Amino acid sequence: MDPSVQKHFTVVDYVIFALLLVASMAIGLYYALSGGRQRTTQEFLLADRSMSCLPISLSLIASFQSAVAIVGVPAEVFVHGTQYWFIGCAYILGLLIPAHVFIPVLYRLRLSSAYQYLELRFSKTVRICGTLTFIFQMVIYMAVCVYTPALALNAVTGFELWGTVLATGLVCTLYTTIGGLKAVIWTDVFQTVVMFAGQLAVIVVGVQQTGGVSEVWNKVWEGNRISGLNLNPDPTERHTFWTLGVGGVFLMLSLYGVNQAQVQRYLSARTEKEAVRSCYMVFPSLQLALALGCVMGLVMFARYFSLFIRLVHQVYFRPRMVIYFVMDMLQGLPGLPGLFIACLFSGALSTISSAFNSLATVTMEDLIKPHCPPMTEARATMVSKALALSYGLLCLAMAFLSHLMADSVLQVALKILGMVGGPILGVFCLGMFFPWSNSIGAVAGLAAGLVVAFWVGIGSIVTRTSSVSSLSSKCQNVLIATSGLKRFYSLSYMWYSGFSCITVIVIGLIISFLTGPMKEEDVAPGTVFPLLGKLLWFVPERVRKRLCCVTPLGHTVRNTTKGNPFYKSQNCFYYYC
Ligand SMILES: CC(C)(CO)[C@@H](O)C(=O)NCCC(=O)O
Ligand code: NA
Repeated sequence: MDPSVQKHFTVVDYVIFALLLVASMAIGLYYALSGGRQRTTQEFLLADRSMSCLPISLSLIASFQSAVAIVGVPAEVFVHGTQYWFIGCAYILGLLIPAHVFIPVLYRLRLSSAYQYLELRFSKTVRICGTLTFIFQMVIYMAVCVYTPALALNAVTGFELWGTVLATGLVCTLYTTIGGLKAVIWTDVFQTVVMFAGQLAVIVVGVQQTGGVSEVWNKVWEGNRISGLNLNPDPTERHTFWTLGVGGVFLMLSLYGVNQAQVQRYLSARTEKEAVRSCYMVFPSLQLALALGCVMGLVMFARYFSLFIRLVHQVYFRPRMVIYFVMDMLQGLPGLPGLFIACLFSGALSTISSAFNSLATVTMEDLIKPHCPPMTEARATMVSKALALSYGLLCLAMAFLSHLMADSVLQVALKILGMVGGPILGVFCLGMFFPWSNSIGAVAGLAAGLVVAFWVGIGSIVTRTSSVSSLSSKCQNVLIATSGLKRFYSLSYMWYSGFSCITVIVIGLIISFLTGPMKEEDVAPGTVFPLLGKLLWFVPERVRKRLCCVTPLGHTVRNTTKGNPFYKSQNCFYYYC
């Protein structure tokens, strides 16, 4: 195999790829013309709160499973072995906690946006800070997601790079804009199936070409790809059980607990029970997705190990490796290259459509509605559609910046999600679990969390580049002086969310106690989860009450509106009703 030779698509491949786009458009069109025809924000942004658990659960996986993971996980396993697989351990707590802590609190408040919670619990300022942080996170993440499959396709088949970016972005923008959240969820279901099918096809073909399962096993065993449990406690070691299984829980919580894209799906559920059930159903599907990725990496290793040795030093080759190998395996099997490309694009489409819709929601609910004069429902829906469209176009613009990326795409995506998602998770935890925390503490904590996350994140990029480029003696003195900092910068990126989340909580609590902690009776009812109360179940109730941590969920203690206009009209969802 010579990677400089471009692979060719047959007609069948083009047809399969086109079918993906056409089917997605058709689903969008169906929801534009059926049901309430997307004429209310309730339908456009929350699917009329009528969804059942199966589509929600498939849609939940699709949101953060993009071409980045489809290409990145096999590459990771190929190069470093199966250690990454242990992130599957993080899925247990990473889904149980959202199901039994975050969903009950957020669902019972009948929110439209997760950030409404922050206003109910703290203040308008905290809500706006949370919203802006989320927008920042998703815009960058989206850009990586739309760029990755386009780059891969361009490298291997010679498809025009920016043409592909534009086509994906436009198709997705269109069906998201006309079909609303119902279209987003149902296209996610369809695209998740395509994603699984594409990966499965590659695995089956790869195993066959290598000469059967036992042959694959022998090769990966000899090649030392099967990793045992690495229990090294060093937080700077990239992948260990602790970074993946414990650091990963924070990553999962920031994605499945408080990220608007996911919270919006929980809120669109018919009942709270359906929302919890959908979260449970994510577990097996997410394990399947992870297993498919890891096994694909192993099969590729068995089949291409000798080639890899020769090519791995060519820097340009690494990010495109998976696509080259897959396309090489699937050559001469008409339709399969098309299916795999459809699989990559399914990953991208289902992620950016969730992003567009959730971004439109938060911009509408958190930035526009509270600060503009009341709008008619028709106008609000128009504005939401315009927002979905604008975010689509912004994503295209941002994709051009992804051009500058040097790291492995999986690492880049997980870094972004951790650096920005961790601090947001921190603010929600501060509000839900610590009744004493106040609004000033929340803002200061969020700011501190973001600063620390970006400090270590950017530091890691800078030190790596400088240590590669030069090591003159003058430079070495400086390096020794800063070796403490260097250690800090080499923190495993799997800890970014946990580290920044805990920073938010610690700083938030310190500032809250310095500026006057909240009293329990001043906290809006239903916004605190009695975590300490539940953890300290063995302590007598009187003492637990003293610790002010036993406010029953959803129980109206007292109508403490404290001039919070939202809270008064909470039952009718909107300010102006
Ligand atoms: C979010 C996790 C870690 C869950 O396994 C995984 O889906 C992942 O690595 N995602 C990377 C980001 C992406 O695929 O766009
Ligand atoms: Na996706």
